[in-house]
Amino acid sequence: MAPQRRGNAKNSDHSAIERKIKRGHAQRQASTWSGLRGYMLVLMPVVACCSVGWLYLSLESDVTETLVRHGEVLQQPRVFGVPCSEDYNNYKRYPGCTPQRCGRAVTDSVVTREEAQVLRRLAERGLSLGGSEGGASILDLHSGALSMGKQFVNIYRYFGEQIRGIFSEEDFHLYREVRSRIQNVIADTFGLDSSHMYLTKPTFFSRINSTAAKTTHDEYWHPHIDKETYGSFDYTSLLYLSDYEIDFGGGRFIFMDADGNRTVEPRVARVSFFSSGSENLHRVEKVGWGTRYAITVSFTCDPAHAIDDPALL
Ligand SMILES: O=C(O)CCC(=O)C(=O)O
Ligand SMILES: [Fe+2]
Repeated sequence: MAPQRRGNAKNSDHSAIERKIKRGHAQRQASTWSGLRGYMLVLMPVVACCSVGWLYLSLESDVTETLVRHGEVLQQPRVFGVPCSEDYNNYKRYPGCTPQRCGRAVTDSVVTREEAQVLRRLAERGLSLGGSEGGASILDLHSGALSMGKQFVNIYRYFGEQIRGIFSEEDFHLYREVRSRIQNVIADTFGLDSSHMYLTKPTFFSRINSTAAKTTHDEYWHPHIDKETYGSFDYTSLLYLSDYEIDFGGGRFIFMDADGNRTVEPRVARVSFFSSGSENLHRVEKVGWGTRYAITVSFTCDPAHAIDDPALL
């Protein structure tokens, strides 16, 4: 049999108790709210303070650490190790070359200022033959690609024999000499056998100014990983041909690490080099004024991607 609900004499007591309970509830709620209001008054400045701190830290992490300042002159490579990414597992491994140790390094003692000035004049002459309508132009002496307006031309085809009046054998000899010294310093720094490293394409002079971009080729400032962008790169090097804050403003090189940015300030004859995988995600800060010249010289471990040094045809 199902239990029956019975009405009894204690009903009125019961509802009194219920009222009391409800009153108690309401009082507790009111005191909870006033307690909360109290907490809020105390917490609000703390929250505001933390938000300002967080904002400060996140803005600060936009440009955190300067690895090498323009005014320093490094007689020895300044080396910063970083763990290698797994990118290299997706490629055939070449003993004596495939990165086992990864990182980045900067040196001012591989190329002289005079040599860099000769290369800069070479870049000026070559790029004056064309140039992008936007802010970023390149000249690739190996393939002959030169920015022209919104596209590229091949200087060897476009200018034919005339090109001999613009570049000399000595210019190309200097390029080879500098390339070979950079190759050796990369090999010494990362413990490689330099005879197992090969120049790879593209290798190019760049000229960047503050003119607004006209095509995506002008958008040099995007974060990227060289191994993804260029495929064959295992080690990237940059030889700077102008001075940060003297020839141009902005234009710092930025490594974008998970815990913040690390910058290299360009300096004439400064060589910056790094393993090309995603351990070295990077970008170039937008150039605000002046003109920035540099050369990208990169190496592969895969002989199939090797190119010869640029030469006058
Ligand atoms: O010019 C630079 O500092 C960097 C250029 C670069 O990231 C590249 O050529 O891939
Ligand atoms: Fe790059």
